[in-house]
Amino acid sequence: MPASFDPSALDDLLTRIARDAPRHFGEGNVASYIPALAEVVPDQFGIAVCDVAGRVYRAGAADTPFSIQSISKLLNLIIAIQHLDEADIWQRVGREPSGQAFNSIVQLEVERGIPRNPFINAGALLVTDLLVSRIMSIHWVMRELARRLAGNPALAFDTRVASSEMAHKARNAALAYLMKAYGNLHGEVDEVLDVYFHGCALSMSCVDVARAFAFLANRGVHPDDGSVIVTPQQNRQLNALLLTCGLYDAAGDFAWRVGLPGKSGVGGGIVAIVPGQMSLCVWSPRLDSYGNSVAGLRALETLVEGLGVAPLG
Ligand SMILES: NC(=O)CC[C@H](N)C(=O)O
Repeated sequence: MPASFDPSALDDLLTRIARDAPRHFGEGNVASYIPALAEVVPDQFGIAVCDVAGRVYRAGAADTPFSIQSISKLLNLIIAIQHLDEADIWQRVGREPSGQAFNSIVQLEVERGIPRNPFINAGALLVTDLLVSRIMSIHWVMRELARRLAGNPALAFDTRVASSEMAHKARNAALAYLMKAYGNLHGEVDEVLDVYFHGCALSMSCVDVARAFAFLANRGVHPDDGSVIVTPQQNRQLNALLLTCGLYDAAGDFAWRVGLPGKSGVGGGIVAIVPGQMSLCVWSPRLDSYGNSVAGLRALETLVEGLGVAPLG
């Protein structure tokens, strides 16, 4: 953080952003293809920051839990690189931006069942397949990691959301079956989907998410207890992947507007990393056509400008 920036200035900035957020209420729509998500009150906004000393700053509905959805793809990848041989991961999933919608099928056929990256649905399903085949009780490992990273032992799955996704699984099932047909996905499709949907259905607040991913701003070391979550090299690689692929086919626009590694989810949450300084989380349920939070994106633009952070120069 620039020396001129003090904690009370950050509190003021967050308060101002939360106060201005309702200007964007009404823009975009909540995700309705998952019926349980369509029931969320659309016009809500929360924002939280966790710095590399573990200090948390918050405004608006920063403590209200929401469905993390695709932010769970980051958790899954972290578990995979913690537990598996990385060569096994990267021969089955790529590391390139897809330029396609998060749930697109077209590219997956052209590229013979190898998903472009772990942050689109096909890639996350593939990573989940790897986890299911190598780790016992993977649901609980995911929940445990989220609890530990966020320092919140009460974090839970929203089982209504998980069941709703399973009841409307057709598109994700199609992605998984296509990968199975190409011999890239090995497990039972419904088992893989069940684990993937549970990850998406983790309920976390902005404060939980900001705390959980602050280690990505801290060279892989958890700010609270100094534990090593990933190596410095893995940390740099995760941030690189977040910058290039974290917002699907809007990753370029996000890099242009915000200029940080980030990951969004159709629950309306977005996490972003300021390397060496802090993690940021915004949440507001109405989404643009790419599946990214409208008010959340606006808030991140204002926050980055207000903080004067510019890791890309
Ligand atoms: N972009 C997202 O957040 C998508 C996650 C959602 N559970 C899905 O599979 O479609």
